[in-house]
Amino acid sequence: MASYLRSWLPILSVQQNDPESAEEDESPSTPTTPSLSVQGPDDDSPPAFPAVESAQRLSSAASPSPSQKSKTSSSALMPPPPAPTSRLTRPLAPSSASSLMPPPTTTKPPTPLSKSKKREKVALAPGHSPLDWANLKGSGADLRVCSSASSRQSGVVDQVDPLQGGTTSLARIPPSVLRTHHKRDDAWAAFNGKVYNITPYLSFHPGGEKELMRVAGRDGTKLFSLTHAWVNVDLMLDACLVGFLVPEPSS
Ligand code: HEM
Repeated sequence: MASYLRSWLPILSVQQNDPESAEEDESPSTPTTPSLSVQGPDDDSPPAFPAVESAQRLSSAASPSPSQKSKTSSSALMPPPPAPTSRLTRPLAPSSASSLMPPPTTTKPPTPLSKSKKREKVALAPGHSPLDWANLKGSGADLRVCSSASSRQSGVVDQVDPLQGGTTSLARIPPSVLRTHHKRDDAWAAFNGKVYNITPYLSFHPGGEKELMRVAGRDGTKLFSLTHAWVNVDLMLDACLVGFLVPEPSS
């Protein structure tokens, strides 16, 4: 057994002591010891980066000038990702900064109103603001100025006046009677079946006296709702209520 081992010893010792002969057994292209590190184990300097035989070093060595070095290496290593296959055939926005652009619906200038539909701003006289009108209504002044002649002609209805606490006579007013109240100092108009004396409100109307006088002596419900259906005429003119619009009495 000992002689057998001794017969193998020279071979083993040669393989251990002679690295060149050992290398002969390995392929030359694949060294057993990786040669990535250039410094010794006792060296405190950081490892070479990129690694000595890395692809970065190879590509940068092939680049023609140092200024183009980083460009070439980065493009070689990191090719741009493939273009995403979007379902959109047309880009939503024309440029990269277009996320800050207003939507196309708001880029068009507003179409100007036609001359006939354009509303003129009406300057109310001092002391004729909506608040002044509210104060006048609450002052207890008689804003009905009910014509006694008209009341006698029509049937008269008694109603409890919420402002005065007493009763007020409300007339039954046919269109023929309404028509007679069409002048600026005696103007009535019907809205939603109720007839109001609009004379005291004329100078307070935000749309102007002229507009309001268009309905003097007639039923203005349609024109009113076409102009400003959101305005509460019952609340604004409650102190001016004269009576109710009734059909023409048959003779
Ligand atoms: C007696 C019943 C009426 C009352 C209580 C009344 C009340 C008002 C009120 C409160 C406004 C301001 C609305 C707002 O700014 O939103 C207004 C505006 C206006 N009203 Fe009347 N209105 C009456 C009848 C009418 C009638 C019959 C017309 C037209 C024929 C008319 C034409 C206008 C117009 C054109 C404006 C716009 C003014 C502006 O934009 O500056 N109003 N009205």
